[in-house]
Amino acid sequence: MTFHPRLARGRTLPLIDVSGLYSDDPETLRGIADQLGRAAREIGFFRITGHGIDPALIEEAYQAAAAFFAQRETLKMRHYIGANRNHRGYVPFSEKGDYADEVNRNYEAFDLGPDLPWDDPEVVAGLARGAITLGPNPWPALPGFHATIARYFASVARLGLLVTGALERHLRLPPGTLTRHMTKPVSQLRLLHYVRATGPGADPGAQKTVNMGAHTDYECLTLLHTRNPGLQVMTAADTWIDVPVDPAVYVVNIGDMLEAWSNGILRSTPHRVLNLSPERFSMPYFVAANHGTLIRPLPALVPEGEAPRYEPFTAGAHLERMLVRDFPYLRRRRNTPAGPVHNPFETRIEREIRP
Ligand SMILES: NC(=[NH2+])NCCC[C@H](N)C(=O)O
Ligand SMILES: O=C(O)CCC(=O)C(=O)O
Ligand SMILES: [Fe+2]
Repeated sequence: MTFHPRLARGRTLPLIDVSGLYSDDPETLRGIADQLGRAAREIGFFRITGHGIDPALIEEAYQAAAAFFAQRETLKMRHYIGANRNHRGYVPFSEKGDYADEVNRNYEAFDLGPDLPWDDPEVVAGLARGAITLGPNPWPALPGFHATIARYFASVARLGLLVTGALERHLRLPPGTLTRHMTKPVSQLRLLHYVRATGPGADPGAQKTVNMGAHTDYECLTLLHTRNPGLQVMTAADTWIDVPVDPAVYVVNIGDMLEAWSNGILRSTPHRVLNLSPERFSMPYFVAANHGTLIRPLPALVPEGEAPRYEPFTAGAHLERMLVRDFPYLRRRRNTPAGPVHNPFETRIEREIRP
């Protein structure tokens, strides 16, 4: 939300080797934590190597995603996200959110979360509060899909906790200050498949049109793997820079929950996806807090004598409010009138892109 003039000079994203996160040497951990923390404060977007996720598993996950998306629409629609009670499953091309800048939007997705049974106590408690993001995943019957994606989910979730732990360390918070609120989080894995639209009105030659519109991520942080170009990050000067593609790295960005929790020290940075390749696959994993976790600026991070810079909110309420913007089926289900849903973390987007 604040303007950091020093960011305007940055043209590339930091690349940080995090292999030491798997060590328990305090010196090593401190070094990495401070590199991650600096990047998270200054730009809110960075890239990591040495992340410990098996490249063969990443490859298998892409193959499982590609096999799912290659099916006929009627088969995919058996897992339609809008047919499930807990916002999991297939997101068809037609399920378009409210983004005026998506001039050439064309993507489908498969959304998953922690696979908890309906009778899990946290799920039961969440449902009593009206949660729509808790419960089991609808697993397609494709051979290997469940096993591979569940394994990928577990690896990336572990990395998410390690990176969050490092940011705690950087912020000089006692260990567990954030991660103890991530035991049954409303985290999500999205398998994304973008296709550059062709045909009348689709402007097939215009490679720089926007496919996924500018937004911030709603959670604490995002661990994104992609193999195709198109992702762009908004700099502090409100210009866009390209995120380079390297299958050996994860792209990490801070989201709304962590911006508020850190009282604005870490920054939830706007980004978008252009139509640069005919087809594009990516897999963001959104690291969230538990559904009922109250996010409010941690007192230790609010300067003496100053008021906290954010209003408190629960993780589940913020996420679900934004999902209502992104998913027409939820608007229909909840009888939410059409019209823009305001995200207080997107003021720069509202000023620059959707004024
Ligand atoms: N869980 C998230 N952080 N999602 C980001 C939203 C991205 C995208 N605009 C959408 O409509 O799906
Ligand atoms: O596909 C990408 O590279 C980014 C996706 C993204 O920003 C999102 O799903 O929130
Ligand atoms: Fe995003």
